[in-house]
Amino acid sequence: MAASQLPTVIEVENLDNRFGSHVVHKDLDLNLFKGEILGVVGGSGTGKSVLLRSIVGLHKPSDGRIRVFGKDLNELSAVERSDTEQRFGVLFQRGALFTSLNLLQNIALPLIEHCDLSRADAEELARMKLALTGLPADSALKYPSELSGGMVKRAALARALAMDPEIMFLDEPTAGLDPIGAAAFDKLIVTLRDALGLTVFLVTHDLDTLYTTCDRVAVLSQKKVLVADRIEKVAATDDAWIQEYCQGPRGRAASYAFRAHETSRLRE
Ligand SMILES: Nc1ncnc2c1ncn2[C@@H]1O[C@H](COP(=O)(O)OP(=O)(O)OP(=O)(O)O)[C@@H](O)[C@H]1O
Repeated sequence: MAASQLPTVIEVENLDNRFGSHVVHKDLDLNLFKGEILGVVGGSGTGKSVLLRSIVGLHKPSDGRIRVFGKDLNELSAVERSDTEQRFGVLFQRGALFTSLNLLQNIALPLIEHCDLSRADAEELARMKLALTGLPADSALKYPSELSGGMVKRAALARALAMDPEIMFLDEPTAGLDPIGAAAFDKLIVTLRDALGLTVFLVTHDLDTLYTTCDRVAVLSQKKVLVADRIEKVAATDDAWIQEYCQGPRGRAASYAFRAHETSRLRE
């Protein structure tokens, strides 16, 4: 089914974001559809993180409207806002696990804080989340400093999943991972989306991720979303940044690898 035929879970309309005289977004529109993985790309400083932060309520936009699950964020009471935010899982660029807590304690923390669970119940659930993200059971008692970069990302993802979110926001989740680790993480995101019915808003620079993982790709350029469509359509868009990004050596390699993979999959 085309993404646009699915229910809309987030609608961003005429969004403006300014910092002093620096205009980051002007009349930005974007929809996120239930169950899709939307990749958000754009040059450095085009406002991908500011957009993510505006939607999850960490940044108050200068103007415009953001509707989440059909409700305007500006019109929510504090309680409604908190309820809405609990339907979000967020994985920030730097993972942000507490270094003084082991993985189990890190993942159990939001459950103890927000769900009033006993420590034993929260840790039981935390073990399940760890397993969901492909981490071995014996990693539960390890501290973040004892883990590889890929494992830290998975643990941070497990924590973001702790409260069974409906929408997962990921800010450059594969940054800093080697290509094999990045590909495995991409696969995990698709598996979790399929298994849990998640909707995913994924900020990335990784062209392989766009081809292998995203149902649609939104390009931020000229202070707005220039295009939001399937990657093949985006790559054909007549825009200097998009052409340089998608048709440069890395973009061509990602497109070629994807097409080769699809061809062999269809032959099987
Ligand atoms: N709190 C803030 N105060 C002032 N300027 C800010 C603030 N947050 C973001 N900006 C500016 O807004 C612009 C967009 O920032 P943002 O981090 O969203 O970019 P980005 O597209 O995510 O970039 P990158 O790909 O490099 O991570 C940047 O110029 C940044 O300096």
